[in-house]
Amino acid sequence: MTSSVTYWVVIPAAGIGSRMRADRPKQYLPLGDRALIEHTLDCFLDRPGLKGLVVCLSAVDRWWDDLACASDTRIQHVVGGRDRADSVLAGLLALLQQGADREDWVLVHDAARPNLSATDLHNLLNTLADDPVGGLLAVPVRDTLKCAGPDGRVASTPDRSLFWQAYTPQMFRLGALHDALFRALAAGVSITDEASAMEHAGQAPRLVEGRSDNIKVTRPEDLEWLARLRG
Ligand SMILES: Nc1ccn([C@@H]2O[C@H](COP(=O)(O)OP(=O)(O)OP(=O)(O)O)[C@@H](O)[C@H]2O)c(=O)n1
Ligand SMILES: C[C@](O)(CO)[C@H](O)COP(=O)(O)O
Repeated sequence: MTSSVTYWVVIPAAGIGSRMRADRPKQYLPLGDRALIEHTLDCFLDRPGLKGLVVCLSAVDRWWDDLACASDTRIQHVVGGRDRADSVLAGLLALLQQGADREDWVLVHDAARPNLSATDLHNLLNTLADDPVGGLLAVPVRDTLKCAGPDGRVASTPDRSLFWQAYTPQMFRLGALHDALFRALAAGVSITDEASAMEHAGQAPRLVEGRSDNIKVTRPEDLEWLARLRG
């Protein structure tokens, strides 16, 4: 399984993981015998086409330097920002300032998603290699959805066939994503993923169906489930 596409990877890892209620940021919690973020980085480090990785860290991060991968020359780190979008923007800007081409592909992938499969990465790269916009891994919603009213009761049940859950990696051209994200944040738009910045710029990212076990570790039960899944 090979792909001729070359790409940069930006890993937002500057969060505090407040919903995990743990003693450290969730990206540094153990999964098996290594930190969660090390599993995430492994999803890219030995794959063909990688130009380099940028990890976006908190200004007060005190765990990164203790990881073996911190000395990997393919990985650089930058200081992230207040929100995830700010951290991603810092990573994109670092690549541009180092001379990366605006037309290079960049994949943005949450540090909190350590279970990305090689097949999903391959499918994303190959599906979008010639796409005029880019896109994202996503999973069609399988449960019935409810819109909640202010009273905490069901207000409506939307047609779930129209809904997908956005995952990562999300894959766009470096210059276009930087500009779209910069402009959206400057306009005060709430941006929770890269695709929404591109949408704000008038683009329609492509949905690439992926595995639902490429989960984002957000709450304690997510890590418990992953630990059982991976043995
Ligand atoms: N200012 C921030 C906030 C989040 N992230 C990263 O974005 C990813 C997805 O964000 P989320 O799951 O919300 O992580 P946290 O913000 O750490 O979690 P919480 O909202 O529970 O605090 C994570 O890898 C997180 O480290 C980041 O780089 N910079
Ligand atoms: C980018 C993302 O993982 C796509 O689902 C999600 O938007 C991140 O949200 P978070 O609240 O920053 O975890």
